[in-house]
Amino acid sequence: ITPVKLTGLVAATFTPLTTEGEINLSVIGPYIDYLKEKQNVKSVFINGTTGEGCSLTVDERKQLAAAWCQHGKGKLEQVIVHVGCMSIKDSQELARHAASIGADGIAVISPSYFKPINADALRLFIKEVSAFAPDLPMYYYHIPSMTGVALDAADVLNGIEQMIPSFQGVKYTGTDLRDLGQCVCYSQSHNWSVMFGVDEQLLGALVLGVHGAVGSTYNYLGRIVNQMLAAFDNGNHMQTRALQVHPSSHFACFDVSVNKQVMSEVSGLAMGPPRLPLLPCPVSKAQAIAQKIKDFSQGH
Ligand SMILES: CC(=O)N[C@@H]([C@@H](O)[C@H](O)[C@H](O)CO)[C@@H](O)CC(=O)C(=O)O
Repeated sequence: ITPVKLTGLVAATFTPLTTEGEINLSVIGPYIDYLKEKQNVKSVFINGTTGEGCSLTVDERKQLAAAWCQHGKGKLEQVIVHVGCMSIKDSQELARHAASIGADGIAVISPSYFKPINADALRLFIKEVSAFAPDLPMYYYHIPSMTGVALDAADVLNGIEQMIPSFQGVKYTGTDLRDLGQCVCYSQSHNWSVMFGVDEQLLGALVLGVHGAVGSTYNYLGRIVNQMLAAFDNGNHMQTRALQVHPSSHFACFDVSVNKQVMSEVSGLAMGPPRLPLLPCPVSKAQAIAQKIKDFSQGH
């Protein structure tokens, strides 16, 4: 089966928790409706950085993935499940589980405690995870700011198609535009997707030819950024710049705990607190940011 190419805006979703800190699956149905109806965002990337995936247990991650796939059926275009863990065994188990629940793809970060010493080691790791879900599109999730693994993503991609037939691209959360450009170039000949993950710099990545974006701010700025993508496609550079620079410089660039509270304030959905070691963000701080987002959104 030829996989459907991942393009456009993908929300890197938050993981709703109760005030007691347990996963709150009851929010996922309304969350999907909110993304579709209010933000025009039709695909999700779950259990990633924004979703605090590495702070969740394997069992919690499975429950979340199952809920997203079940509620997303017929509503979402793609549910991509992040399966990266410190232990390859856990990642393999999550990959196999993602395949069993009908996910549309999986992604992995590099392990970050024991780090791969070179691109060969990382390719091997990705291959051995992919082997547990051989029919699912696999994406390499490049995020050196979090993993500390600063290998060029283009080196990781080089030759990977010979090892992993299901490989479909990279989610690039980095600011090295030279490396990003190499990834786009290499991906073209394989029809892979390069999805950008630094929301406040998306315009630079669009110019280099990325196929879409995965990010946290599309949870609440998706409608605006969709306008930006349309303006870019129409060659309207003035509008594209205004839609990138204004919202990004005012609202973006904050960490997951602030982001999560902002999402609760803007959407009205109860995302709950982050999990330790992240600390909850003061509500007044999130409300002030949410107000700016609402004011800007009303004018567009
Ligand atoms: C480091 C980080 O969390 N980056 C975010 C961005 O969306 C980021 O929140 C945004 O650019 C604001 O700085 C995403 O790349 C992460 C992401 O897609 C994920 O949750 O997996």
